[in-house]
Amino acid sequence: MKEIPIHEAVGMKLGHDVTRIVPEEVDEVAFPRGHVIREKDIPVLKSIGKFHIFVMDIPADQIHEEEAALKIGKAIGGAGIELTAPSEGRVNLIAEYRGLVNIDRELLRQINSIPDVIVATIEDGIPVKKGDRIAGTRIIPLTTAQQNMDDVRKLTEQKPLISVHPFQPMNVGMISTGTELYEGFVSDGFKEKVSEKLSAYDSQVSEYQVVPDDQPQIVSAIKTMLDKKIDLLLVTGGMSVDPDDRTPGAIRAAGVNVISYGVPVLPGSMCLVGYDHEIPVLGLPGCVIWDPITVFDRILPWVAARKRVNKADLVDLGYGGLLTVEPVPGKSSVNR
Ligand SMILES: Nc1nc2c(c(=O)[nH]1)N[C@H]1C(S)=C(S)[C@@H](COP(=O)(O)OP(=O)(O)OC[C@H]3O[C@@H](n4cnc5c(N)ncnc54)[C@H](O)[C@@H]3O)O[C@H]1N2
Ligand code: MOO
Repeated sequence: MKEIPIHEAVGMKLGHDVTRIVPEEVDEVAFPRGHVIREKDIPVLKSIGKFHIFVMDIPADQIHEEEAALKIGKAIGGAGIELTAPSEGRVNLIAEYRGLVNIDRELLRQINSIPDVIVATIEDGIPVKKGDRIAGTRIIPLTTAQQNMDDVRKLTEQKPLISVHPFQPMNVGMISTGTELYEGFVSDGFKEKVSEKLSAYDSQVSEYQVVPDDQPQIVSAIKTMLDKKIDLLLVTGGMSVDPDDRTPGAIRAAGVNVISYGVPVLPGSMCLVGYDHEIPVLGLPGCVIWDPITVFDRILPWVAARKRVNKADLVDLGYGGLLTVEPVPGKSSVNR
């Protein structure tokens, strides 16, 4: 890039977008890259503080900010990601369809350690809608070494940094435990709450049973349910410390492989996560009925995206795991 005083620049091509900002009024590209400077542009450029411009003159071992951002975007974006055209040197990564965003945090660290390169993302493991912005990328100077682009590509050759795993509809088996329900003292508040949350993932309760707080009966209901055609089993209530709370023991006794009883998310810490072969099994504590956002809202999108959950995934939920009612875009508490 060659720096030219503005009064000598007539007839030359701008090497980058020039931005005009008027606080709270305008933030726009006033002159795009490639614009041929005219006499009448000079006072306008001066009024936005441009007394010199860069004209295009890039050495072979360097790359311009717009091509660089596109290259990085292509290298880091996997399934379900589209790129926007560069603007002011920045390319955005957008969700092509609804699903669970998957970001390799260690890879992100490595990419952001490459000179001049920045990639900023939303949080890993949250649901996104079609069209949601998942990441933005650019280089910091106007040009950077081609070598830096090669380094980004090498890091992402084996696996992309960011992808979206589509949600797949689920047939859900549900067992509500509680002698007070079984005997008809209270009606089941879980069914409606759970059905409402499932419908956001085009899924429904297809098998349903109410059982008393009696371990053999819960075990038998779990075994019967797991033989049906279901994609997820939910066992609700009886997850806490009262003598009548039989659910975790019954889930174990039914032969489910328990990944964790207890998840560092509040509300909902007394949740159990396990698997019967491929079928996820969740034990949901009572708070899922009455708290608007709970551990269920964090784990349900994973299950809907067919993510196989391990202990480390659950342990990591503690950071950001104190859930707030107000949805914050890009934050863990969102139930979209
Ligand atoms: N001493 C302690 N008390 C509590 C603890 C604890 O660790 N120590 N944990 C608290 C947490 S956290 C939760 S969450 C709740 C609920 O846990 P449970 O899953 O055991 O819930 P239950 O005891 O079965 O029921 C509590 C309450 O909710 C009603 N309920 C349950 N299921 C249904 C249903 N399907 N429909 C309508 N209502 C339902 C039940 O009748 C009880 O009134 O425990 C805290 N306490
Ligand atoms: O499981 Mo309790 O659910 O921490 O509110």
